[in-house]
Amino acid sequence: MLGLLSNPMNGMPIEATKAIVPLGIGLASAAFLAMKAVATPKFPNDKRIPMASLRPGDSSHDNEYNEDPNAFIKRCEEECGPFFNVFLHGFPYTVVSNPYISEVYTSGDFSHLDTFEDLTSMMAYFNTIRKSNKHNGLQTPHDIVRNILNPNLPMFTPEIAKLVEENLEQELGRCPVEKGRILVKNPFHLIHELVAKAMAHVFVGPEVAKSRQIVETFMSAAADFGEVIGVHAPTSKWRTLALRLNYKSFHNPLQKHLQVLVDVSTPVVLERRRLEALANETGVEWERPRDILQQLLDNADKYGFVDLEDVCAHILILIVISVHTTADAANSMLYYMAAFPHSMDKLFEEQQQILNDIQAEREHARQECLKKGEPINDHLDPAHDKDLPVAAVKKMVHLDSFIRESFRVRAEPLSMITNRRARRDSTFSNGYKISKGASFIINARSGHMGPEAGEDATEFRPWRFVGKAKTAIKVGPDYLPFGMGGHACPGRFMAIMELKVIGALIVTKFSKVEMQDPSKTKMALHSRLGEPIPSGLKFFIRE
Ligand code: HEM
Repeated sequence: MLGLLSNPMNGMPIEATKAIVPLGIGLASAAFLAMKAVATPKFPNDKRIPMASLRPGDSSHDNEYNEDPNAFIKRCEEECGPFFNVFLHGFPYTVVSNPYISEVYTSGDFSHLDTFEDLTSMMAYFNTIRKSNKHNGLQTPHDIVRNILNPNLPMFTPEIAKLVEENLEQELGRCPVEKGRILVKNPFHLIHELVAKAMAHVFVGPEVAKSRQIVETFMSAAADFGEVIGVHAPTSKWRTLALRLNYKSFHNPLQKHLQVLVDVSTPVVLERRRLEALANETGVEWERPRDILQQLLDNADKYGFVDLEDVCAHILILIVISVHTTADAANSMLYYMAAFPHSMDKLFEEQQQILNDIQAEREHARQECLKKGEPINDHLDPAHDKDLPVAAVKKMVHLDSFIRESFRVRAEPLSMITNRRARRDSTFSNGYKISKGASFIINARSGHMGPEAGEDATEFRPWRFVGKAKTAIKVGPDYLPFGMGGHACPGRFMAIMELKVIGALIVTKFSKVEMQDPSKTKMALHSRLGEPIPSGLKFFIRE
């Protein structure tokens, strides 16, 4: 830890690292190495697993899937049952449906991220910036979120709520208003900005987060990443090779973002160190910042970080994973509010009830203080009676159900992130034999639309989960937006909290959200991660 702070730049400067990238290594040998690393997925040997039929004229299932994913899967399920082979995204996969989904997620026989890595080179790309923990995949980011971020969420929640509210007002203030309606032409951009600023505050602290360059890095790192690894484009082994060569030798936007993080945080870290030393000298307790940057520096030995640059690289990986996904989900929530406008009244009513109850409890506590002749603490200041404390966010069960239901309905039926590869020969509980190296993709539709969802599984029913032990963070085969099992997204607690804060603010300020172009409703409700929705939103100011 001391070593880290005494020389925060003791890693090689990034520009210098780039300069010595051995272009002379020769593209041929680089191509050879890269090709060795890219394995081709294959079907299991068990011939009982049927191949989904191809439409006349199609050579893969891509076109039919892309035209209507749910209709395609439904047809395959009816034709083949819960297991079937498909050619998708340029590769052969076995689709696994319920009731066998849990076996893939919880068995040690299926590797996490391997196939995804072959298609995208994501980890290899991350490893171009981090110096430690290169061989444990996403385990260190997972541990950071679980051990450092999640326990501090109750503390971050009111800060996030305040930031989101301030920025929402600021951003909406720039949009045209007509007859009590605010037109937001690009809602994703607005939400992205709010989420990026809130996440920056949590990850790197207010001093670093106030830099515009930092906010831009928080906003663009994931998009640059997606462009380089090409998550949505139809892929092939050769395309993956070309991508690897490109970012290893020529164009690596993560390096640029890392440089920004290091440049802006270095003086802040040095100043914190000075204040800490001063406090120690004078015997005063230093108020240790609680952001993730500080906590990672304090725990550098535990996580094996090499220097500040390495700490920033791990933060950058978290930024790539968390900001765009959360902003995308929050944006989608707004379109669901627009498509199901009657939900807004119920959400508002619930919120008012909760805030009134909290206000009454606080008033009671104030009266008790007065009776006992005790001073009223700052935290009971009536000015904060309608703040959004963690307790209020937790009580919003209708909002929680609304969010879970929108994730359930929107989920991409066969998402690339659900890929798993068999590490060894194994057998499913139905007796199907799986050969080592076979690749699987999860049929989320079969879980999300199965009997567990209850009646009208294909419909959006916003209060479906009210009164049930199925909150928006509770993963399972019937709810897979965050995966499940040991690698389920550890950031879902923060993501859902942010969605609730944003949803609650929207409901407080607006009585209705409307799509500028209602003909895009179906597309908006089923948009995939990062897919632009070609319609603005109109927000009706609550009177
Ligand atoms: C709505 C927003 C989000 C969605 C939809 C989402 C979704 C996912 C999914 C599907 C996975 C893969 C799970 C698997 O392979 O089984 C994942 C992994 C992960 N997510 Fe999230 N995520 C979101 C937000 C966040 C946030 C805010 C953070 C951090 C603050 C985060 C941190 C991570 C980490 C570290 C992993 C890797 C887990 C591992 O491999 O062990 N995510 N996320």
